[in-house]
Amino acid sequence: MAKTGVSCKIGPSVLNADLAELHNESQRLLDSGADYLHLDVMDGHFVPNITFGHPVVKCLRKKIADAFFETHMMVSKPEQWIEPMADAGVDQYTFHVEPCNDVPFVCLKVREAGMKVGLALKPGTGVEAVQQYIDQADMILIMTVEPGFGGQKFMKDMMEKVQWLRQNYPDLDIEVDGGVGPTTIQACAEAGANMIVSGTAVIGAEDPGKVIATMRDIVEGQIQKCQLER
Ligand SMILES: O=C(CO)[C@H](O)[C@H](O)COP(=O)(O)O
Repeated sequence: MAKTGVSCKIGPSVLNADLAELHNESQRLLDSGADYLHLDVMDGHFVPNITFGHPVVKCLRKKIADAFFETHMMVSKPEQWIEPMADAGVDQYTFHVEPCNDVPFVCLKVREAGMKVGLALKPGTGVEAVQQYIDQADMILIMTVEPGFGGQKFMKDMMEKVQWLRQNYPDLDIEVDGGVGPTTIQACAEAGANMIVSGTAVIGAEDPGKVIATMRDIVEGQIQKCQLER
């Protein structure tokens, strides 16, 4: 990993949780040491799956007042859901650049609505697609599976993108999402990811706290190593 000033944050994805128990499952993850919740919003168009939208997020916010909510917007029209998500109490609006006709405009609107901006890339999209917008974003999400479903195999070749971003943007928040867990976290940490989304590996664990702590140790260790070299 190149020198960096960022910190490690672990954000479990509730995608494969029992969604009928969304509040309890989310609270369990936060009590297990999660730094934020990664909420996967799918519209059945941009990806071949449907999860939940702003009404559900709003209900969850009423139950959980103080946690940081990131919505990962796997939707065809990211501009359509900015206001409803802000109203639902979302802290960070992460949207895909692929279906977006005017990325700077959407970034501006997200910020005006009071949320942080995340820009997401599918596995087939190169970093050049976001390079010109990085100064308008708080975070870049590198997908390490094809978006749409949890429980898929981690794509290690995506680490080239993470590495390139970290080398060129030492203080940028870089998130990885898809197939991330104790067996793949080392590769993410070495490449320079500091925001870690993990679904199945955390949700399915007997002790989610232990999985979160293991991943945190590895990422923090790598960040410290790089800061010492700085
Ligand atoms: O965005 C996603 C899928 O589109 C999920 O956040 C991601 O796949 C997390 O689940 P897992 O860790 O099980 O892969």
